[in-house]
Amino acid sequence: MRYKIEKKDNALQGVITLPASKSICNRALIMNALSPSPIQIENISESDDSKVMLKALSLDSNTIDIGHAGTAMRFLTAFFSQKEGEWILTGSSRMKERPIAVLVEALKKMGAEISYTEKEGYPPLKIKGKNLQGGALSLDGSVSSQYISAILMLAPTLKDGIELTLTNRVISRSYIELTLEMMKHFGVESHFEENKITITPQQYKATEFLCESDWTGASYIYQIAALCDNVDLTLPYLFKNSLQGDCAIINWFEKFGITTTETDKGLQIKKTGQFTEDKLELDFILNPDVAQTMAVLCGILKIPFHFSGLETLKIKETDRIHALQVECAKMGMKLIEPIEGSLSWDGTFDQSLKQEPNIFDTYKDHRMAMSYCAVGMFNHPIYINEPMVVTKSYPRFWDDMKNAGFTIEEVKKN
Ligand SMILES: O=C(O)C1=C[C@@H](OP(=O)(O)O)[C@@H](O)[C@H](O)C1
Ligand SMILES: C=C(OP(=O)(O)O)C(=O)O
Repeated sequence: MRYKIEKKDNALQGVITLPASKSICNRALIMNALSPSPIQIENISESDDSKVMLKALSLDSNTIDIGHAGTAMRFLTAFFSQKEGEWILTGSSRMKERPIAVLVEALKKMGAEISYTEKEGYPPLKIKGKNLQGGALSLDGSVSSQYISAILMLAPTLKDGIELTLTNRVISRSYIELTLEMMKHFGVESHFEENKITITPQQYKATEFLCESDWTGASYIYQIAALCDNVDLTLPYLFKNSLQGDCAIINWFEKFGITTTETDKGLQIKKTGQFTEDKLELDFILNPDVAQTMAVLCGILKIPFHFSGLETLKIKETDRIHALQVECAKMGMKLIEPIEGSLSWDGTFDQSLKQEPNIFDTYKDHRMAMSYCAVGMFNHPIYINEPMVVTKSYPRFWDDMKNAGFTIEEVKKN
């Protein structure tokens, strides 16, 4: 499938209701399933990743295919390690390439029975659920914070609780903090100091919970706002003081002239200026999911950049460093990776690399499709292949883009 995309005006007005955050929903669903009496969760995300989590937790089958959902794969590995029965956790072909050994080995040290059914260190997993002991454990914090969140959410139900020491450089720490904050909301206290997290045995307590809108999804709206002149948009259920680390983009986009104000209808964004600096330097160590949004924005606005903290991008839905390099080259941009975990662009365009018209591939990665949509405001029209990958986190993305003034039409691939 291919979409032809263009936007010829430079206005962004009205209301866009973003989906609920899949990170928040999938945590709430796990905590709900671990609590003695279920909680009231409102505004569950309609994303594929939350749908697979809901289905898995309905326990209607012992073989669970979580598709592309990293959070579901990691959180459920810990969850089923303690759930009586035999379980097979599998996923998409990409999921079978995303490492899980750090989590599996840690759970095994706590007494879990888990084996790899295909490739050592990767899903699918065969899990025999049983009561786990917990206790002192150390874990590499440099690969994925989802392993840590998975263990933390299980921790209060373990016989000895957990005393977890994180080794190496801890990435995506904002997501660990999100986990602990949500656990607190559900009645579980924890102690996080330097690289040590302690959680004693406790019970989750049922309490109402509203899943906030998704700040990562909001990055695509802010990106378009930064490219428009006439902006007055309301984003309901999104909060400045959010549990989600990606609310950091409020400050990032101030440099692009976007102001964010809290109103009783949601956040209101307006455009009051332009980017005036020579270069954009950003560290994505807490916010890896918004790297694509910012790289494409800089390309459109011809802003040279140096991005760091991208160490984990190669093991996400696709190798996002490679995907960005290939797709930005179609706009004439040569992105270089000066050292592992960083990406730079000098602000020049190489005509020999340029592809006209721009036909962007999406690599089964929702964030590739959503990040490149905005290019349709300048080199219009552009084309995006396999656009429905967006359902992983933002199923109504294309409808919202139509409301944002984009013309979107399905066309034949020739
Ligand atoms: O815990 C979470 O909800 C997430 C953690 C991050 O992954 P890593 O910890 O693997 O960077 C992030 O990229 C992902 O989209 C969601
Ligand atoms: C990396 C992502 O998701 P996950 O790791 O949960 O599949 C993402 O949504 O950008």
